[in-house]
Amino acid sequence: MADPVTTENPTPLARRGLMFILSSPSGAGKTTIARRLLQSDAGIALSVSATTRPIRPGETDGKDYHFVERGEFDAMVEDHAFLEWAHVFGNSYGTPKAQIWAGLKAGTDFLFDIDWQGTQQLSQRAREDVVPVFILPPSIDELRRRLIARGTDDKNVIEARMERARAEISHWSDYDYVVVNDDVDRCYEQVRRILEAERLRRERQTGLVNFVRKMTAPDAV
Ligand SMILES: Nc1nc2c(ncn2[C@@H]2O[C@H](COP(=O)(O)OP(=O)(O)O)[C@@H](O)[C@H]2O)c(=O)[nH]1
Ligand SMILES: Nc1ncnc2c1ncn2[C@@H]1O[C@H](COP(=O)(O)OP(=O)(O)O)[C@@H](O)[C@H]1O
Repeated sequence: MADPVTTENPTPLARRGLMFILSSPSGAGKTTIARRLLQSDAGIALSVSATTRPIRPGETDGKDYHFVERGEFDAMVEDHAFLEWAHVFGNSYGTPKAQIWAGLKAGTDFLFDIDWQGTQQLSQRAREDVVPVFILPPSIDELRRRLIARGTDDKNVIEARMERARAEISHWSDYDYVVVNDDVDRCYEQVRRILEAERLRRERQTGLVNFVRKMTAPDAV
């Protein structure tokens, strides 16, 4: 698939990658938006988390998550193999370090589907690389409807997720961008534009110094 940045910009400049974080209360639609971004933009790769939660129908090990046993997860924590990790809904989730730093340096953007705890940890470690985006549902009632319609959780789990949703939403103001997912096409378009604009931030375009130097060199005119 063509890289949209190179398609739109015939003079691609060297650029440091960014960490594009999507957080939301469970059911607000971040997985839906994330999948669309990954399908349509070859310049961004998913940061695949490790988790102890059981695999859901439709998920693929190694693609959606690395599904690991508790012992393996704890050993990764011991080995400092995670950039960040947290307990969510009685399970553990963590971002493996491997490849992220090298990828960023090489200009790969990474998409993170992580909660507010992970966002805080990544922001503390690498604020300038992080682009935190929070997705809100249009209402609490609609959030419940989506969780039921998704059909992946039983009634008790849905109630636990609803309980936790209020706590997750309370962190909305830690995020640089907040998007309401009422209409999924509009929400996706807004998220895509945030990514596009953030890629153009001066400090990420590491090739600019040489580009401008060459353009303005006395013998270039
Ligand atoms: N801190 C942190 N949170 C994660 C990570 N991976 C997933 N999460 C969060 O864990 C929560 C539960 O994820 P999941 O079990 O896939 O259910 P979902 O809420 O339906 O997306 C979501 O808020 C995710 O954003 C991770 O590596 N680190
Ligand atoms: N704007 C929307 N309108 C209606 N349903 C939506 C919308 N966005 C997502 N959904 C549906 O809501 C459910 C939860 O979305 P999902 O992406 O799994 O949320 P999350 O990853 O935040 O838990 C899914 O069944 C999804 O198809």
